[in-house]
Amino acid sequence: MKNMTGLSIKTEQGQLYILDQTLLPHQQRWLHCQQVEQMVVMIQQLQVRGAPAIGIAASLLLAYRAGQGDSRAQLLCSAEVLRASRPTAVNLMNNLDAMVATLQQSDYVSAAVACAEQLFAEDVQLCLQMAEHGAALVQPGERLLTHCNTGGLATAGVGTALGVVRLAQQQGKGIKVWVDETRPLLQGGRLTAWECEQLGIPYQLICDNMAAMLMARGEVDRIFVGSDRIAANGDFANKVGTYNLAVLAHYHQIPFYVVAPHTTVDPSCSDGSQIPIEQRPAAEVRGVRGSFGQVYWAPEQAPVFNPAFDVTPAKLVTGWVLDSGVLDQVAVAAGALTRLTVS
Ligand SMILES: CSC[C@@H](O)[C@@H](O)C(=O)COP(=O)(O)O
Repeated sequence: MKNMTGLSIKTEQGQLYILDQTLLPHQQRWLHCQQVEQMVVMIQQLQVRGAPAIGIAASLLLAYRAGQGDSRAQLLCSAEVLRASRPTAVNLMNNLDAMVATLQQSDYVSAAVACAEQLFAEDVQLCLQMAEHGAALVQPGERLLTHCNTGGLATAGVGTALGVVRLAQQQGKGIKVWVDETRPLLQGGRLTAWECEQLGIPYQLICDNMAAMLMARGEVDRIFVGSDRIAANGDFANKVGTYNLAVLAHYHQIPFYVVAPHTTVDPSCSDGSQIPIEQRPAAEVRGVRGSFGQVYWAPEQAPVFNPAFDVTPAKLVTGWVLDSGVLDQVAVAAGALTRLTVS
């Protein structure tokens, strides 16, 4: 396996390393990953997270296992174990499908390695293309708003929605971005804020429940979010709280865009009701887990509802920013998402 370096995933001398995102922004620790069970835990605990990133990490691990001499049967079984690690992001399933296809070849070890390397390289390229299309929508001086973390940490490249923000900033448009902290696991407050600092992007952190007030005051010009799965009709799943933003944006007539590569589109889901939504542990809502251990602010046994994602209906979306370009409501209603050509 050749050396590849992303913000949160890297390979060096044939070994796979994952930046532990649960420790950010305070600690940068790379975890050496060699076993399938280890990768499953890393994905479930969100040490590696973000739709494209989990697909790429799982594929690289499978390629590594192939190189370690695992049999075809073992690799097929491992692919299924990895596939079951998180249910919502279809990138994971798509990447594993591509890896499983390589196992049909006679020289499946080199085919698996080449495929995983290609998935990494492809994601870098797709991120650049989305950034170009999305940044073209941004006008000078705009105040953008984003949710969760959709940057380099969540992909192999510059990111999806945050990649757009990053390019708009690099183009000298003088933007700023409101960063939703993103309860319950604070991907905005911990990860997007950290990436903005690293990149010199002007940002201000807000609690999720402050977005409405900012919109009412006319302080949000445009919203960019990512996605874990886009259905054929344009409904899409993203980090819980995205739907709130879409409803607010509609009421305040603020353009609302979803930014995702074609690898996030799932034509087999006819609409958002078909997208499986991950339910997560109650402890995440009862309190917070930090380097200091678990702190509860709710009663320790409080009954909890904790979906990781929600579904935003297509009718609330201004545009779908893909690697191939920006689709509008008319194109999506005419089935454009089911006919995507890979750019
Ligand atoms: C490029 S990131 C798109 C999505 O994966 C992102 O917005 C998101 O919701 C991530 O959720 P997470 O639970 O942190 O993996």
